[in-house]
Amino acid sequence: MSTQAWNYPEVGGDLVNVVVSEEQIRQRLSEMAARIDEDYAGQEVLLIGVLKGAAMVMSDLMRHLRSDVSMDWMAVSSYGKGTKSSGVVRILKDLDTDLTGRHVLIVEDIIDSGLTLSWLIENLRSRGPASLEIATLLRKPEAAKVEVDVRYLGFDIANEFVVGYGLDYAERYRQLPFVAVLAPHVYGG
Ligand SMILES: O=P(O)(O)OC[C@H]1O[C@H](OP(=O)(O)OP(=O)(O)O)[C@H](O)[C@@H]1O
Ligand code: HPA
Repeated sequence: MSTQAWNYPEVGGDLVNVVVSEEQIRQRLSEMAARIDEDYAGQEVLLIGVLKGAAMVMSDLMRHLRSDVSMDWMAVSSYGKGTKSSGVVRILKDLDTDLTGRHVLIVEDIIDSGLTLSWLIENLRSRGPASLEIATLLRKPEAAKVEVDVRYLGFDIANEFVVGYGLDYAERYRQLPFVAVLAPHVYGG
């Protein structure tokens, strides 16, 4: 286990290995932000964060942006307490913003099966945005059940259940500043 986990004695033993370090995240988000700034130059962009997992990505990505941005949040859930998507996406909190004519960028922590985002894209597209793109820190290509077109990607990772940097298992581990594989014994895998 990476030395970073030693700082988390309460949960470090539940982790197998770090897949993306704090430094790698910082570096990649700043590169993604530079591309977003370039692409949206002169336009106002509405960032839509998908709660709760995207909370850290959103706040750290935003810090790097120089564009004219505003922010809104949607809460959806398809995982509940497990490690597999139920495939049924529920809106727990809807947007406060009218999307008509807006340039919208969805900000996600992870695309796993792709079910959440493919559902969300369809839902948001029906609200009439001028454009709709996706930024995600992580993607698991081997887990895809539906293909999702990602404009800004942080890292492709292996098909293992990960936690940290916003990602949880049963609401735990979100606070870790890195992304790590969760030991299967934690979830009985
Ligand atoms: O590609 P998928 O297989 O659909 O998985 C991705 C989704 O799963 C997680 O959310 P979750 O439903 O666990 O809610 P949370 O963000 O509140 O943890 C994550 O934040 C994504 O929104
Ligand atoms: O690997 C994962 N970890 C935590 N939450 C998730 N939601 C989809 N995939 C994951």
